[in-house]
Amino acid sequence: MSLPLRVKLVDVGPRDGLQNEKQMVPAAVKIELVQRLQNAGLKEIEVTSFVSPKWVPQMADASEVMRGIRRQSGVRYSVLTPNMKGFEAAIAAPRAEWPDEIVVFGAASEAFSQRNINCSIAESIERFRPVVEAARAHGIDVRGAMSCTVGCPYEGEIAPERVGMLAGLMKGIGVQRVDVADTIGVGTPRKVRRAMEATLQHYDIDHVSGHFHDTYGQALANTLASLEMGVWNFQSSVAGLGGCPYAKGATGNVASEDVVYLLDGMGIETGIDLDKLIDAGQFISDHLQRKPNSRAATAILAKRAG
Ligand SMILES: CC(C)(COP(=O)([O-])OP(=O)([O-])OC[C@H]1O[C@@H](n2cnc3c(N)ncnc32)[C@H](O)[C@@H]1OP(=O)([O-])[O-])[C@@H](O)C(=O)NCCC(=O)NCCSC(=O)C[C@@](C)(O)CC(=O)[O-]
Repeated sequence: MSLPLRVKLVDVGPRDGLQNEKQMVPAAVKIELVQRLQNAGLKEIEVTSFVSPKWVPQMADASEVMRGIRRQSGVRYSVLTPNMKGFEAAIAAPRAEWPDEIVVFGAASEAFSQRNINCSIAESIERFRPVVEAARAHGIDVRGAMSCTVGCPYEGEIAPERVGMLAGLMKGIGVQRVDVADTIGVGTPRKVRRAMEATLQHYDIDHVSGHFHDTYGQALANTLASLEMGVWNFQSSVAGLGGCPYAKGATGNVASEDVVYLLDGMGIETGIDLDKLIDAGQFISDHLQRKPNSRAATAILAKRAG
């Protein structure tokens, strides 16, 4: 398989990146981050999640953030909705404030499903079914995030067959595309390839994306392995923000800046301006009073400083 000529990157920083932050990030800062990401050329941004504020307090301002973002034409905005309550909250606003896409999120691990969304895998699919139907009926696209596709913090290694089973269940309820997520960043290229292959039994290559956390420093290798399979949709987080509240010790997603540096260097088109992306990462890192967790950003910022 030849490498894709272009890649679509979804920046999940405002959602996956910030959901685990201890300090509450004001809605205005989240809105400004979305603005800076779209100014940098991101065409898809995962903005927030409509989940229980008791479970994830950082996302309690989901409606305010969706109301506040200044939409640009050609940019798609997605939000997580684990159940009908979340979906109804996401569309309680005027149509102009609806998400373009909602994300239902399941897991290939039973234990993670219980800890993350308080139900079994089978129950999660039954909860998602009406959400998917309602979203499609409202003209909203549906993505399915599949967590723990190579490893689980509670169950250890996850067999590809379980990933295939989850992908089949997602397909069965009408989920249009899925993310193969290495939630705790334990994957290495062969394992990630097997999880991708299991998913590709149910979805075509255009509807599968890679979502890699960088806990063990393998995310770029896993990105390259997926590119070599023809995968051209990826998720990443500006400044390498993030971690999942129900996956202790897991670090953030691979930094968007590092992925863009990799793709630029390989001549693969993203439409993203790396300098502006680094500025967006610097903006949120300044707010959080830490340095961007991106090797490329660190190197380029050092060069800029002379
Ligand atoms: C799914 C639930 C809600 C089930 O939680 P539950 O307790 O089983 O839900 P419930 O239906 O029994 O309701 C309990 C309470 O929550 C409320 N509630 C119920 N639903 C909602 C909602 N949508 N929005 C707001 N409130 C809600 C509901 O109204 C009720 O309130 P109370 O009567 O006690 O005051 C809960 O487990 C939850 O919110 N979990 C969130 C987990 C989460 O956001 N995790 C992080 C995202 S996943 C992730 O990061 C992985 C990913 C996607 O990035 C990919 C990867 O890397 O793996």
